[in-house]
Amino acid sequence: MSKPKKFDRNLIVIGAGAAGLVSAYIAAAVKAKVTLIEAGAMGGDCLNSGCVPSKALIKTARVAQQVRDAARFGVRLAAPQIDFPAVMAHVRKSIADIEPHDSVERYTDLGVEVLQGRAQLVDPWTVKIALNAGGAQTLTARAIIVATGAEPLVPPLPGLERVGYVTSDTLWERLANLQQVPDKFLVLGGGAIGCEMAQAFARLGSRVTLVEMADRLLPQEDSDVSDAVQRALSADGVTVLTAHQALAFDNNETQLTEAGSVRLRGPGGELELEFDHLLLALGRRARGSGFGLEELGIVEDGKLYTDPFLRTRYPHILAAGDLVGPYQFTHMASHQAWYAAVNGLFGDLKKFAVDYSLVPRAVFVEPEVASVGLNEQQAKERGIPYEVTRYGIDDLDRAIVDGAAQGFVKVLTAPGKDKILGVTIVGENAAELIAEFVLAMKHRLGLNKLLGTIHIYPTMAEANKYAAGNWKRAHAPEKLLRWLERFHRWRRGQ
Ligand SMILES: Cc1cc2nc3c(=O)[nH]c(=O)nc-3n(C[C@H](O)[C@H](O)[C@H](O)COP(=O)(O)OP(=O)(O)OC[C@H]3O[C@@H](n4cnc5c(N)ncnc54)[C@H](O)[C@@H]3O)c2cc1C
Ligand SMILES: NC(=O)c1ccc[n+]([C@@H]2O[C@H](COP(=O)([O-])OP(=O)(O)OC[C@H]3O[C@@H](n4cnc5c(N)ncnc54)[C@H](O)[C@@H]3O)[C@@H](O)[C@H]2O)c1
Repeated sequence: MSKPKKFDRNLIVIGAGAAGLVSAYIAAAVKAKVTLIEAGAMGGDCLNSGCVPSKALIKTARVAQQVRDAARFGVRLAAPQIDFPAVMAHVRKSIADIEPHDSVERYTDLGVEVLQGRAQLVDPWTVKIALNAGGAQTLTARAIIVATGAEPLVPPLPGLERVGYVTSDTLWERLANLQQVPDKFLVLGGGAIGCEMAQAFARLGSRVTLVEMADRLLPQEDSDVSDAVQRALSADGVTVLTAHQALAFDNNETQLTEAGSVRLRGPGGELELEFDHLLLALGRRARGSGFGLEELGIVEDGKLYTDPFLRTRYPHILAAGDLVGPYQFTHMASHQAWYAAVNGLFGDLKKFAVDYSLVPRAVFVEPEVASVGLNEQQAKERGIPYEVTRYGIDDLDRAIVDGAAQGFVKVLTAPGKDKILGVTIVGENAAELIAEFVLAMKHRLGLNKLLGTIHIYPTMAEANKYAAGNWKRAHAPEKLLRWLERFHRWRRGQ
């Protein structure tokens, strides 16, 4: 089909998760005529089955842990009792309270037309929407942003279809029907979801086993981070099996059951584990099939190609968020959305390549893990020379009084310079603490500048300054100090 002479819309956005919502918001803000199409719940993965429910559950688990720990602070409490339906009510209420931020009403007020239905690209400029309420609508647009997210990876493991596993997409539905916290809970995958959920369920009272194929948890992080997280999870009662591979599942039943067993192979040989519930947390892959992308050659062999401007093989069809990757975070989806919206609406005049140079990330286990820029393993892989400065949070006054004296701040700098290449923080509120380094790196402020700012005493944020202080001490101007020593001796008349 040839390009139409006139279009119904400046922009059509498919998918109302973080990437789609922000794209539509930006388009409306610059007065474009924009339609946002969502087949499921507004807010997508983050609000409905990702960040929000998981962080709500993690909060409850932390409260339970604080009750267990209370005696340490001189407060005697009975062991926490988990009212699981009430826990899930807290999860649902968190979603409900945040829902208005992403609602049809809010976006309509912002000037976005929202259509609830399933979008299908019928040609490069035309989208057909099978409306949830019935009927269909067809619209043409000058630009289209595809922001359809990702879905959990389910590997073809023998017997998996016989056990009623859940993924992060279906976990919440399963939990909503439980009266008690799951007993034997098996989590496959020791990445972000696996670690966060394993610790949360252990703290809620489940007997959790976490199985990771790699030889350590969170294999994207440095090994000292993996070690700290494994220690924390083990201390909370999680059985961590790294370097273990799932071979096959079984349930000894003729029909599908939630409970079952898995045969694993690890360094010590094969072992069998039973579970009541199985969570697969093995990564998420782009949701790019079934709505016209393959037919248009935008997705080939399951892969979606985008250029640095987020344009597909059709420059007016762009993609953003988890569908594109490589970083599957809500803040990355919003970051890419700006580029997709601006390049989609104005790309023929001026276009911008996505800046991936500074992507902060966090894993919300306790102690939290947060990082930005390079870590040691990335610096080594890329052959980038670096120096490491560490500050141990066990030494920090605020952490000591709060009973949170664990973790570290690790800063990578260019050799001999205070230029920050990357930072990893393990510790309470690490995801908040990292923000200072994100700002510093973005605006090219080195450790000397960071050291020159006043940090409130006693705060966790002082850890950042002490890390800078450690760097300064290690790079003290020895010659000048020797000269000063002689100067002071001379001033004493000796
Ligand atoms: C358990 C869990 C915890 C997480 N925790 C965090 C966290 O703490 N911090 C963080 O930054 N990230 C977290 N994430 C990741 C985060 O949720 C995602 O990166 C983010 O939601 C991606 O947004 P998106 O807009 O790309 O996709 P999505 O939110 O998946 O949105 C895509 C939308 O497109 C819709 N759609 C798909 N196909 C069509 C179609 N043909 N027509 C119409 N609509 C369609 C879908 O229904 C969906 O609503 C977590 C993820 C999970 C699973
Ligand atoms: N705090 C956050 O920002 C946050 C929280 C949760 C999820 N997320 C996002 O969601 C995405 C998906 O999370 P995830 O934890 O599913 O994926 P992930 O890629 O982070 O981790 C998957 C883990 O599973 C392991 N694995 C793969 N196949 C395996 C197998 N057969 N047996 C055992 N282990 C196996 C991998 O080695 C990896 O460590 C992540 O990319 C992340 O960006 C972010």
